[in-house]
Amino acid sequence: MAASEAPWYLGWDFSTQQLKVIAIDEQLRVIYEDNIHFDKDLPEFGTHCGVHVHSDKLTVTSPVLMWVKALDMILEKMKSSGFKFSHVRAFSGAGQQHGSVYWKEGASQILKNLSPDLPLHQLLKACFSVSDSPVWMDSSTTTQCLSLEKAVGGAQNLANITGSRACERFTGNQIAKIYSQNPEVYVQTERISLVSSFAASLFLSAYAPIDYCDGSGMNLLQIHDKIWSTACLNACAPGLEEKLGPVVPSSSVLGSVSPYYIQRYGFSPDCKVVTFTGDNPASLAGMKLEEGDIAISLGTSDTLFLWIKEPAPALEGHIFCNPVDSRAYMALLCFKNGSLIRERIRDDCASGSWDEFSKALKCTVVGNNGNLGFYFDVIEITPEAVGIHRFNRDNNKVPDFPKEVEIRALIEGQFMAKRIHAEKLGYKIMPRTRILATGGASYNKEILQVLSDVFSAPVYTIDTANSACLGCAYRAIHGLVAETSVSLVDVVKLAPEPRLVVTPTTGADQLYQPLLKRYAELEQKILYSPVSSHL
Ligand SMILES: O=C(CO)[C@@H](O)[C@H](O)CF
Repeated sequence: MAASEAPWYLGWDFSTQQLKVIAIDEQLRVIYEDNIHFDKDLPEFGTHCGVHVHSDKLTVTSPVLMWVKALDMILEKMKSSGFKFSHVRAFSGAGQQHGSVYWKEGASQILKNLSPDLPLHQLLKACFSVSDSPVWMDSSTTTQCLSLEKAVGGAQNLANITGSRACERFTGNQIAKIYSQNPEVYVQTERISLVSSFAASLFLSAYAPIDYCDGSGMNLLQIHDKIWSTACLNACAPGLEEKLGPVVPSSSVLGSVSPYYIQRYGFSPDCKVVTFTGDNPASLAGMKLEEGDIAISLGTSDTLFLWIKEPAPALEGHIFCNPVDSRAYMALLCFKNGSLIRERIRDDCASGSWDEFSKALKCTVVGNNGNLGFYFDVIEITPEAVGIHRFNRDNNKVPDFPKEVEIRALIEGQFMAKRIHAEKLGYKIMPRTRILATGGASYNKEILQVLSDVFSAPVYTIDTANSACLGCAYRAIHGLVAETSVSLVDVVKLAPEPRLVVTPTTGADQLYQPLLKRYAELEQKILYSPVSSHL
C-alpha cells in the first residue's frame, strides 16, 4: 500500500442533522473525528434539524447540494488540520435510511471528469434532477403505499417480499410519488441513489451500487433472494431497475477513491471504498451486535435492533438484510411512546424525580402482582393503539393504580411489548443473548433491571454517540478481508466492549412467562382498527 505509515480507516455518516467522520488506527483507537452541522455550518440552505418540512406538514426534504457542500467543508477542515489522507487505507460510510438522490441525465460524465481545482458543490450543481431530496421523515406517500400493497396482493405479501409493509418514508413509494407528480423529472433522471450510495458515488466519482441492507429499506428488494422485486418496481415506476442499478453485499469493495480526492486532498491511490449502508445498520456494526443480541435505544422513541437468522416479516417493524453477515438479517422495531411517557409518569407519580421513580421500582415486586398497563399518550405504531389502559390481576380494567404500581406497570409494559413484538418478528432469546442498552433511560439502573428481568438476559450499556461512524470504519476494515469469510466481530476484537450493568433477578423468567401471555392477549383488546397507517 502507498500509505506511508500504519494504516488508518475512516467512517462517514451522512445523517439527518450533520455529516460526521471518524478515523481509527489499526488498534481501533479513534484518532480523529469531525462534523459539519447542516443548520449551523450551512445556513444558506435554511434547514431546521437538517430538513425542510413543507407546508403540507407531510412532505419533508433536504437539499442534496447541502450534503455535497458539507463534504467539501469537512474535507477542507481535515486538510487544514493537517490530517494525513495518505494514511487512509479504506473507508466506508452510512446515510440516513430511505432518503433518495436523483442524478440528472449526463451527471455520470460530469462525475467522471471532476477538476481537482474546484469544490464538489460547484462541479455538481447541475447534476440533480430533484434538488430537494425526500428523506425518512416524509409521510406524504400514503396513496402510493396503498397502491403498492394492492399491486402485490396486500400488506403482508409486501412484508414477506421486502421485509416491511408499505411505509411512507420507504424509497419505492417516494419514487412512485415523483413519477406520478413529475413524470418529466423522472424521465430526466438517469440514476436514483439512496443517501448511502449517493455518498459512495461522490468518493468513486461514479455511480455506486445500493447495498443489500439499505436497499431493504425501499419496499423494492426481495430480502431473501437479494434481487429487485419486479412486481414492486413495476408498481412504482417504469424502467426503474435501470435507474437503480445493481445491489451488492454490504461488505463489497467498490473500488479505489477517485483521482479527484488523490489530487485535491492527498488520498492514496490504493485507498479502497467499501460499500456504504444505512445509519441504523451501521450502528449495529458499531455496537458489534452478534446473533441473538438486542440493541435497545431508549430515547424519545424506543428503537430495537435485533440480529435475526430466520425472520418472520410482520405488519409492524422492519426486516433488513444484515449489514455484516449477508446470510442473516436485522430487524428494527420502533415504539413511539418512549421517553416522553416515562417523563410524564415520573412527573405525575414521582414528583418529577428519577430517584423517586427508581425507588418506586425498587419497592414494587417483579411482576407487579399481576397489574398490567398500556401507556400510549401518542398513537403507538407498535402496535397500532392509543390511550392509557390498566388491568388488575383478574384482567379487569381499573381506572388507576397506586403511584408506585403505576410506575412499574409502565416500565414492565414497555419492555414486555418489546419482547412480544421482537419474538413475533422471529427473534429468539438464546443462552448467549445480550441486551445492549443506549439512550437516556439506559443511565437508570432500576429501569435496566426491569429490562433484564423481562428479557431474562443480561443488560450492557455501550456508548453509541458515534456508533454509525465507528461501525463504518469497522466495516471498512472488514471489507478488505470479507472474501476470506472473516466475521466483522473477529476483525474488531480490539474495539471497546460493552459494560455489564445488570443481570436477571432469580425467578423472574418464571414470573414473566404467564404475564407476557396475558399482556399479548390484552394488547389485542386495545388495538384500534388500523386506518392506513404505514409509518
Ligand atoms: O427511518 C429510519 C429507520 O427506518 C430512521 O432511523 C432513519 O434511518 C434515520 F436517519
